[in-house]
Amino acid sequence: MIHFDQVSKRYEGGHEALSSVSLHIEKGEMVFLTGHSGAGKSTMLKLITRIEKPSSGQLRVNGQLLNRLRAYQVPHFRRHLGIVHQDHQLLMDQTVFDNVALPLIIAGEHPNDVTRRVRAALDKVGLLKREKYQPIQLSGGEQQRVGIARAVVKKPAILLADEPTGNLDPALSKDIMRLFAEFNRVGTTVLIASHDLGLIARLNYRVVSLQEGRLLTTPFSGAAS
Ligand SMILES: Nc1ncnc2c1ncn2[C@@H]1O[C@H](COP(=O)(O)OP(=O)(O)OP(=O)(O)O)[C@@H](O)[C@H]1O
Repeated sequence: MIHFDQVSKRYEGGHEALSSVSLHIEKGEMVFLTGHSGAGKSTMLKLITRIEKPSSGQLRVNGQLLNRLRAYQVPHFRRHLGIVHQDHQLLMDQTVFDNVALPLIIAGEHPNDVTRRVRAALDKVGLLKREKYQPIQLSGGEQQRVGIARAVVKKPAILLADEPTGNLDPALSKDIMRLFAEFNRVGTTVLIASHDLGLIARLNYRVVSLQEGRLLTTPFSGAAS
């Protein structure tokens, strides 16, 4: 599903953020990506979402070779990705419903489908009763769950999260990870960048670690430490 083959990334004017990274994540896997600040976690996610391009190596995501993807193909490619940010990036002057509906409206979905799918997504994250609220009226954990509902509303094949529990206390972090596990259980491939090693250690998923742009663990599933 996500295949990095000897991928390197050098930012303009910067040093090499990723050095010859090979990582294979199969369909239906849930994987944690760890590493110190600056190790290259966000860079890997930015390459997968095609915000950045590899400097060298091959990257294939959801069957698409990203090296060859043209700018006009990027929006279509991204339809299969759901992205959760640390700071959730919700529109604070819009309701919960409207925030979650946004990806469907951008995709030109019929209003009846929008309502049905937004409610289904809010139900999954336990916020159906909050659809008319504005994000400011919600707790940090609830705001993050709205961000997750928005990420999954289009039923993406791949769910990506960059430090999704960075601003949450341990109990709420556990709840959020449980939610990701539920989406994984129904077939979504999940990749979560996190430096919350204590939390990750208690969950039984594959962990891959980056150190100064290099992958420390095996590129394939099944044999990870
Ligand atoms: N747009 C950019 N231009 C230049 N250098 C960058 C850019 N983005 C990231 N870097 C550099 O690339 C390296 C990897 O950064 P990256 O954000 O991927 O790390 P990270 O592991 O996600 O860190 P954090 O946990 O702090 O978010 C760092 O040295 C960073 O300074």
